[in-house]
Order: sequence, then C-alpha cells, then structure tokens
Amino acid sequence: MRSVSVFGATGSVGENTFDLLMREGGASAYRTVALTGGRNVARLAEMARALRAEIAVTAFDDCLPALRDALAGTDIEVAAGSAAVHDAADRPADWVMSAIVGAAGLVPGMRALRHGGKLALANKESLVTAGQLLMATAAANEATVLPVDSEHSAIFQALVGEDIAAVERIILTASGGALRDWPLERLASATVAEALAHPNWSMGARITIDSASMFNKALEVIETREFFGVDPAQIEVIIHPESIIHSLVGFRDGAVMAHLGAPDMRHPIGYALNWPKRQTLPVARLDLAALGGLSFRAPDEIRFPALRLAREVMAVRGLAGAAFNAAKEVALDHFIAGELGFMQMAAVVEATLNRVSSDCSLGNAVLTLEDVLQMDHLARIKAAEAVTMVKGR
Ligand SMILES: NC(=O)C1=CN([C@@H]2O[C@H](COP(=O)(O)OP(=O)(O)OC[C@H]3O[C@@H](n4cnc5c(N)ncnc54)[C@H](OP(=O)(O)O)[C@@H]3O)[C@@H](O)[C@H]2O)C=CC1
Ligand SMILES: CC(=O)[C@@H](O)[C@H](O)COP(=O)(O)O
Ligand SMILES: [Mn+2]
Repeated sequence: MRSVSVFGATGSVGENTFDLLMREGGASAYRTVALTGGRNVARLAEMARALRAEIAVTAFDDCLPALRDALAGTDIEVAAGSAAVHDAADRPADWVMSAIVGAAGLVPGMRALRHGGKLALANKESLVTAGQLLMATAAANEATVLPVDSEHSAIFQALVGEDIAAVERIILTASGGALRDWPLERLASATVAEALAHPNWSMGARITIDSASMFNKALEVIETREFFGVDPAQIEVIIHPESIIHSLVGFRDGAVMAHLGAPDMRHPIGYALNWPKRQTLPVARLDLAALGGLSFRAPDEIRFPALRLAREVMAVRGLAGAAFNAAKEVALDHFIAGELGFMQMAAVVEATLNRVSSDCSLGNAVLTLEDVLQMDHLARIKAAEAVTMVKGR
C-alpha cells in the first residue's frame, strides 16, 4: 500500500488532496503517515480520523489541547509547534504533498526530500527561496519533485518526452486577478475583500490576493526558472482572463504546446498523485464550443510592478528570492490587516530589497538551509522598517 503525508492538509490545496485520496479509497488505498494543519484543528482531526493517519500535527502550540480532545479515543498521535511539523517530515512516506502556505513550507519539504520518494510541490515559496538547494537535495537523494502549481504542472506535462534544450520559451498564463479591469488610479484604494474576488480559481486568501497584485505570477516566474532550469529571458507572462490554458511551451522549431483544462486544482494534484500514469479525475471536461473563444493580452508592468521585481530578483539569484518572498509576506500581512494600501505592497518589497542589499550581498550562492532561513529573518526585519517608511510617505 502506498504511504502518503500531507503538509497543509486543512488548506485549499490540502482539501483538494484529501478529496482525491478519499475518492481513491481513503484508508483502504493509502497508509497515511502524517497530516499537518494550522488553526483548523477540528478539520485536521476529521481528516486524520477518515484517513487513519499515524500522526496529526498542528503548527501552533496553543492548538494542541483542542487537537488532543478532537482525537481522544483514537490511536492517532498528536503533536504541535513548527518543530513538530518539521519532525513529521522525517517520517518516510512514498508521496508527500507540500501545501503549507508561505516560507513555513520550506523546511518540511526539504526534510521530506531526504527520504527520496515523491514530493508534490504546491508550496512555490520553497523554490523561490531555495530553488537551487531544493533541486540539489532532491537529486542527491534520488527524490522526484512533482510540480503542483497549475502552470508548472502544465509545463511539466508539455515537456513529457521532450528535450529541455529544445525549449525556446515558456509562456506562463495569468488570469490578471480580481482587479485586472480596474482603472490604474483606482487600484491604490482596493480593499482586501475586493482583492479576494478571484475570477476563476477558488484558493487560500493569501495566494488569491497575490494573484490580484501579480505577486503570485512573480513568484511563479522565479519558480519556473528554478524548477525547469531555463534562462530568465526565456520566460514570458501573458494575461489570459479565462484561465483555461494553464501555460505553454515554445520549442525551437516554432511549435507551441499548450495545456488546457478546467480551472480545478484536482487536475495538477491528481496528476502528481498518479504520475507517471494518468487516472480518471473528477474535473469538468472542456466544452470548447460553449467557451467560444480565449483571449490574451500583455501584462502592464506599471500596473504590476511585481513582475519587474521578479526579473531583478532573478538577475541577482542567490539569496534574493528569500528576501523577496519574505518582504512580500510581510507586505501582504500588513495589507490584510488594513495597514497598507494595495499598491504599497510592491513599494515595501522594493524598499526591502534595497535595504537588504545595502547590508549584505544578495548574490551569494545559497549554501545551506540556514543561509536561507537567516535571510528570511533579516528581510522580515527590514520589511517591517520599509512598511513604516512607505506608510509615512
Ligand atoms: N490554493 C491553490 O489552489 C494553490 C495554491 N498554491 C500554493 O500552495 C500553497 C498552499 O496554498 P493554499 O492551499 O491556498 O493555502 P491555505 O491558506 O488555504 O492553506 C494553508 C495551509 O497551511 C497551514 N498553515 C498556515 N500557516 C502555517 C504555518 N505557519 N505553519 C504550518 N502550517 C501553516 C494552514 O492551516 P490552517 O488553515 O489549519 O490554519 C493550511 O493547512 C501555497 O504555497 C500556495 O501558493 C499553488 C497553486 C494553487
Ligand atoms: C491555480 C494556480 O496555480 C494559481 O497559482 C493560479 O495560477 C492563480 O491565478 P493567477 O493566474 O490569477 O495568478
Ligand atoms: Mn499557479
């Protein structure tokens, strides 16, 4: 029986993963090693009972009593705290879903890779912050990293049987997010609720807001560079409001392979779960006649400064991705808390990169996980200063 673990089980990707595991037979088809969550311990306990997990872990110490109560009378182990989440990744599993949101997902994914096996990677922040290290760790341990981000799964599928050296360009599609049709001058006043109204995808709050600011696409451009090992100049972004084409690969003979499908994360998750085979998945089938047409437009980098910043980060590489992601997370926290305007998020990220690079060289090669975690910590301090500076302008 195949063994699985799901990190971030209670989130949007986690729920979709759980749905597929249950449809494919649940506890009679899979041995579930570890399930982790955050504050939603009631749901974590429900999932752990349904899949008869060996251990359920909440990332937050104060949630332990509630998790223990919810799993009383079962033989499921419980634990709490970020160290317990990391330790859960030391329990070998054949297939591990990395779906914690943010940089908090990096260490569990890295620890899981030490056992070989398959890492289904939704946590794009792992590649943005530590791409070279993560891919080297996977190679050293003969582990397979399977992309779950819809664009990267699409590219991965378009590359089956192809030589990466024959790739001329990779075209990432972007919905443009909730505010894509707003006039530029109105964006500064966008509220959290407005940024959360994604036109096509149902996702966690943080990625949904990142989608509206295009920080999500900025992270994905870097993720593409790190996962596929292509040159940044080969990566393009195109706004495709329908989110039906999930990305495209252009080859040196002029052919362009596109991956199409309904916007449903159970496709890329199911592909990673069943890889290298394909199984029947419960996703809506495309009706092209009903769709009628697909549209595209070039992204505007004034409207979406995150895309320009991603290019700058890729030019430096090294620890710049860790600083960029940490600054983005701090800026997003302040936007969600109502303390920063929508367009001020990019200003905070840019100011943070400037502040960090005046103190140390971001372009240093990433040597260890500790280097990345230290940069993450430093950039959060600098980002908090940048928030004060940007708010005072
Ligand atoms: N949602 C989507 O469709 C897609 C998501 N992704 C990526 O997948 C990842 C997950 O996204 P999504 O599912 O939307 O996120 P959600 O916010 O919906 O879920 C996040 C998960 O992480 C847990 N969590 C939150 N904070 C911490 C922490 N500090 N330590 C450990 N666990 C924590 C949450 O627990 P709890 O809720 O119990 O508090 C939850 O289980 C992100 O990296 C995102 O960019 C990529 C492509 C598509
Ligand atoms: C489903 C998925 O992979 C998300 O990352 C999605 O791509 C977000 O949509 P945007 O294209 O709006 O960023
Ligand atoms: Mn995506």
